[in-house]
Amino acid sequence: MRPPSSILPLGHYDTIYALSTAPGRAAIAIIRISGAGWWDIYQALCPNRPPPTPRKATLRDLLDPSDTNNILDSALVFHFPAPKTVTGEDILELHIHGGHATVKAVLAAIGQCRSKHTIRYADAGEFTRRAFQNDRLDLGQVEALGDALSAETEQQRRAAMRGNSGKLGRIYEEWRQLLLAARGELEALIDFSEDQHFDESPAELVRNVTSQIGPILEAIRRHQKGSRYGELLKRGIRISLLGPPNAGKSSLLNIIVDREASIVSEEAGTTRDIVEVSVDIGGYLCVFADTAGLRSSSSIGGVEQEGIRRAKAKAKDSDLVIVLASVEPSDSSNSSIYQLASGHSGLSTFCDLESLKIAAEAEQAIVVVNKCDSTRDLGTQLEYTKTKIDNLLPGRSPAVVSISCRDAEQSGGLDPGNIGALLDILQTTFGIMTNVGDDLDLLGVSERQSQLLSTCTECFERFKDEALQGEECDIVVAAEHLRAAAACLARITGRGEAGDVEEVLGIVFEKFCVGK
Ligand SMILES: Nc1nc2c(ncn2[C@@H]2O[C@H](COP(=O)(O)OP(=O)(O)OP(=O)(O)O)[C@@H](O)[C@H]2O)c(=O)[nH]1
Repeated sequence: MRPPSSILPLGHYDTIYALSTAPGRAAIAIIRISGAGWWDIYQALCPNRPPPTPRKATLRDLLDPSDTNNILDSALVFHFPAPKTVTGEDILELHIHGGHATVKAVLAAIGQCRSKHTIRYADAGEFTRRAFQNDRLDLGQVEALGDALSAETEQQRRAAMRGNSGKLGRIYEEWRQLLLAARGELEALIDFSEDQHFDESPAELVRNVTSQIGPILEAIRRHQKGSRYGELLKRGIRISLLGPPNAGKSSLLNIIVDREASIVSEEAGTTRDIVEVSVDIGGYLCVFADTAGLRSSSSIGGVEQEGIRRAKAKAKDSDLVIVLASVEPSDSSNSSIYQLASGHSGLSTFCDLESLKIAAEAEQAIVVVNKCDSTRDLGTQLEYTKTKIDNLLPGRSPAVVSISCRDAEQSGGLDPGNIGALLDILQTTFGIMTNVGDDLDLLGVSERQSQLLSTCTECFERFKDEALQGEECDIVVAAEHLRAAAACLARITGRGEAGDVEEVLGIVFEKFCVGK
C-alpha cells in the first residue's frame, strides 16, 4: 500500500543524484541518478547517442553540456527502468573513473543539465527514503539496511541481513490484517446488532478473537527474545572483568585487545575507573570493561571506594561477567580474598566472595583462574576450585578455565597461556547467548520494533481483560484495544495507518549517508 501523498516530503518528485561510492581516490566511482529527469541528464551528457539498453552496461563518452568538445570521462552507463528499481523510480547509474577531478566534473555537469524536472543533489538517505515511499522496502528493511551499512563484525552483518529479507514485515502485516478483520466484525456488531441477527453473541465473538490473539502473543514473545539477541550482536556483548585487586584483570584485557589499554602493576588497586575497549572475537563485537579490584578494607581511600562502586554497577549491567581468581602464595595476608583451593606447593587459588556473588546473579558468568604459570598442582587445584564454585554458585555451573597472562605475554601468543581456550569458551558462550533456534530472521527484530511489540502486547492484555467480563464486556472498548494493537504493528512496518510515520522516518534515516 502506497502511503498517502500527504506524508510525502517536499521535493519528493525532484530528480536526485549523488556519488554513491565513498569519496576519495578509487578505481571506480558510481554516481546514481533517480527520478524522471534521468533522460534529460542522459541526453545532456551523451548528446545524439541512443538510449542505453535497460539493465545492460553501455560504454559512453560523457560530454560537458556547456562545451561538448570537452569529454569529461569515458563511462559505463546503466539505465534501470521504473518501477522495479532500488528506489522504485527510473535510475541512471554512471560508473566513472574514481579520480577526484573526474567525479567533481561529472557531478558539476549533472547539476547544469536542463530539465522540466528539478534536478538536485540528494539528501542523506534520500534514495532509501524513496524506496520506502515507493513501497520497495518496509521500515524494518530500511532499519536493517542502516544496520548493514554500519556493521563492522561478521555477526553484526548477519543480524542486519536477517532483517533485510522482508519476512518480518510480512508477518506483522499478516497479524495486522487479522486484527483489522476481527475489529471489523466487532464494529459490525456495534453498528448493526439491533437491526440484524448475528450468529455469535458479542461475548462469543470476543472470546473467539481472544483465541486468535493467543498464538500472536506467543510469537511476539519469541520476536522480543530475538530482538534481545539481535541487539547483543549489533551493539556488542558487554563483558565485565571482575575480581580482587592484582588478580590480573588488566593483564587479561591487554592480551585480548592486543595493546596496552589498561595499566598493569604489581601494586594492588591500580585500576580505579572503568576502562572500556571494543574488540571483535570470532565475529562477535565485544565491549570489555576492566574494573577496579573488589576488596573491603578500612584502609582504602575514597577514590578506590568509588572505583569499586562503579565496578559493581558495571558488572550488574553487563551481559557476561568474567570473574578472575588467581594463584597466590597460600599465606596471603589479604583478608578480602577467599581461598577456593589450597595447593601443596605453597600456592593456592583465591578470589573474592563479592565478585562471585555478582556472578551468581549475572546473566552469564565465566570463572578464569589466572597466574597458573606458578603452580605445579594445577589439575588438583582446578578440580577443587570447580567444586567450590559450584557450591558458591548453586545451579549455575559456570565454565572454569585456567590461564596464565604471564606465559601469554612472554611468548607473545595466545596458546601458551591457554588464552586460546578462554577465547573458544567465550565464543561458545556468545553462541548460546544469541541462539534464536531455527528462525534466524528473529535476529532482525530491532529495539524500536520490540518496543512497539511490547505496546501491542499491552493492548492485547487489555483486550483479554475486557473479554473476561463475559456478557458484561464493552465491545466498543474491546474494538478500540484491537485498533491500538493494529496501529502498533502498522508503525513497525511504516505501512497502513501509521499516522506519525514522518517522525519514525526521521529516527530511522538519521544514520544514513548521502548516496544511500
Ligand atoms: N605470575 C603471574 N603474574 C601475573 C599474571 N598476570 C598478571 N600478573 C601480575 O599480577 C600483577 C597485577 O596484574 P594486573 O593485571 O594489574 O591486575 P589487576 O587485577 O588489574 O589489578 P588491580 O588494578 O589492582 O585490580 C602484575 O604485577 C602482573 O604482572 C600471571 O599470569 N602470572
